[in-house]
Amino acid sequence: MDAVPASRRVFVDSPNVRYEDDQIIADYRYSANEVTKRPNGVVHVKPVEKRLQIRTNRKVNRLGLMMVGWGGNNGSTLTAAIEAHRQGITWKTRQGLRKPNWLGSLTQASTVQIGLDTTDGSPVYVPFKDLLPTVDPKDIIIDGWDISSADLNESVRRAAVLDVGLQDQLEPYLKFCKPKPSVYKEKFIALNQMGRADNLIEASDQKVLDQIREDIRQMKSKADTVVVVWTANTECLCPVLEGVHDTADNLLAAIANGHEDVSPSALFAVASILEKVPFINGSPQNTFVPGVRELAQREKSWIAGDDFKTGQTRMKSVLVDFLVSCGIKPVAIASYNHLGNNDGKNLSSHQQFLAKKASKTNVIDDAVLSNDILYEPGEKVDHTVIIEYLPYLGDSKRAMDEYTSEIMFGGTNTIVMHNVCEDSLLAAPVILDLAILTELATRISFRSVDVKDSEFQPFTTELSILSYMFKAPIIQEGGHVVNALNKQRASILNIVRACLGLAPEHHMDLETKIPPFVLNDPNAPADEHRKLLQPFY
Ligand SMILES: NC(=O)c1ccc[n+]([C@@H]2O[C@H](COP(=O)([O-])OP(=O)(O)OC[C@H]3O[C@@H](n4cnc5c(N)ncnc54)[C@H](O)[C@@H]3O)[C@@H](O)[C@H]2O)c1
Ligand SMILES: O=P([O-])([O-])O[C@@H]1[C@@H](O)[C@H](O)[C@@H](O)[C@H](O)[C@@H]1O
Repeated sequence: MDAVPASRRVFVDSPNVRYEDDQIIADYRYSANEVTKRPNGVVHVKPVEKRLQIRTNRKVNRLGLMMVGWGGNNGSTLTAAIEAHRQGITWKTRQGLRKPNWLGSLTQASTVQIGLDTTDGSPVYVPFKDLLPTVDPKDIIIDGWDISSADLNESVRRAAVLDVGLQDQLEPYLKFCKPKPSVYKEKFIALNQMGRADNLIEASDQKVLDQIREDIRQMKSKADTVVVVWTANTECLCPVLEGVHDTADNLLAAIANGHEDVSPSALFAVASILEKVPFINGSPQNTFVPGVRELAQREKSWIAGDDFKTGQTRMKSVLVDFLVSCGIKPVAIASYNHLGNNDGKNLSSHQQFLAKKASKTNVIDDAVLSNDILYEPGEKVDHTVIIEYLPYLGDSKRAMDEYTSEIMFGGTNTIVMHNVCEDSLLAAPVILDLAILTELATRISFRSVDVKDSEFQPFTTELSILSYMFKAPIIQEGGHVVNALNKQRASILNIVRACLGLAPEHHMDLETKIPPFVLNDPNAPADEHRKLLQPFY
């Protein structure tokens, strides 16, 4: 098995798929329903089918991941995890010998049901990463910026997330990783962060922008694809000012004139866009002001965000969707969490907390909107979100949630949850997935077969295929936000399946529900589709 590279372990034997040396071309029928709500109350549904060709470049690019806030808990934990895998480090704990793993990563630790086994009808699951060629985490080149000058060895020790036995073995590799200087503007992150700001580019915004672009260009000289991820502190929400943030040109002029209301995260976004490298916002602030979005569209550069979805909110985006899909009506949700890491310290400042509160609150909106039997137009769930900072707990995040729902005949159903986990050990695999899936997305393009001379087109500017990883996904204009985790997962998986000419996962399993002769032609030659595909391997 090991002799076969991961990207060649799944082979689709179909006239609709062509494996060429450098690309996979799939002929795909995209089925959708066009719906019109008629004034008489009738919902008119018209199934339509669009014929597409989907092209995936097979050559995986050498990926350079640049993190803003590299020396923070998330950035240092991810860097340490990649290095631990690269060096094959094992370490002892009270529980025994440990080795690195990627638990929590969709791309590295989850599987996909690909179909039913022809011999016994059992479901066959394959690792997600075996479907299409994707970057091996060990091959990622990492770099980044931080306002703190601590090297990554110091950062990992400061974060106190990983076992000391692992920290000690990583020291020879991490002590040479030094974050590049960054920009610090007092009005955007909490004042309590000032103490670590000793690694700064002390220059005008324009010069800062130029320096960030130069840093990205340096990474471009080593990597084919560069992805920039903001995993720095949560900024307060930025006022969207007319003449400053509203258009791409105004924003560029505001940077040139050193306008104080251009946030550090917007500077990083603009630099990435101008360098045409994807920029991902892992925090909740409104980095993507209209001017940034217009610039990204104009430059045909990708952006994605906002705010990694890792713990309490991820659970909420499953639970509320589940309740509402069952026809149960959530009416009051109280979410409280306390933690003691530097992120918690920053969020103990009210303005920064408000940004986080917004992204943690809106996550139930799509579920509520999906069911007008339960909710009147405009009706809201009573929903409160509180975060407290308890330094002693460090990176351990404690979340307590109470979901109260109405059930039949005036009954109520109250679910209480207590969730304890290391904040950064949840976030690191999510950042890894974002980097890997972004690189994959840059290699996928679509063309219409129905439209004459149509050319292959990449994903649009807002990479909403990545919504699974965000609390508050940004989407292209005219689209609709999906927060429900399982729908977001299905979206990624079904697009990947489409790249291989496979239908979406429908879970109908008719093979087990109707008489076998309805599906199987008794006269078909046996085992035709089970031939070994030697030339492929
Ligand atoms: N851990 C999670 O589960 C999770 C989930 C969702 C979102 N987030 C967000 O991810 C971000 C990082 O979380 P963390 O736990 O690593 O926080 P952290 O405080 O440990 O790390 C943030 C780092 O950013 C640096 N920084 C601040 N401003 C900067 C700037 N302008 N340029 C460069 N560096 C800067 C800080 O010095 C620090 O090292 C936070 O905004 C947090 O809200 C985390
Ligand atoms: O993903 P999640 O657990 O809902 O949200 C988390 C918050 O609860 C936590 O307080 C914060 O520090 C993290 O950055 C993250 O945003």
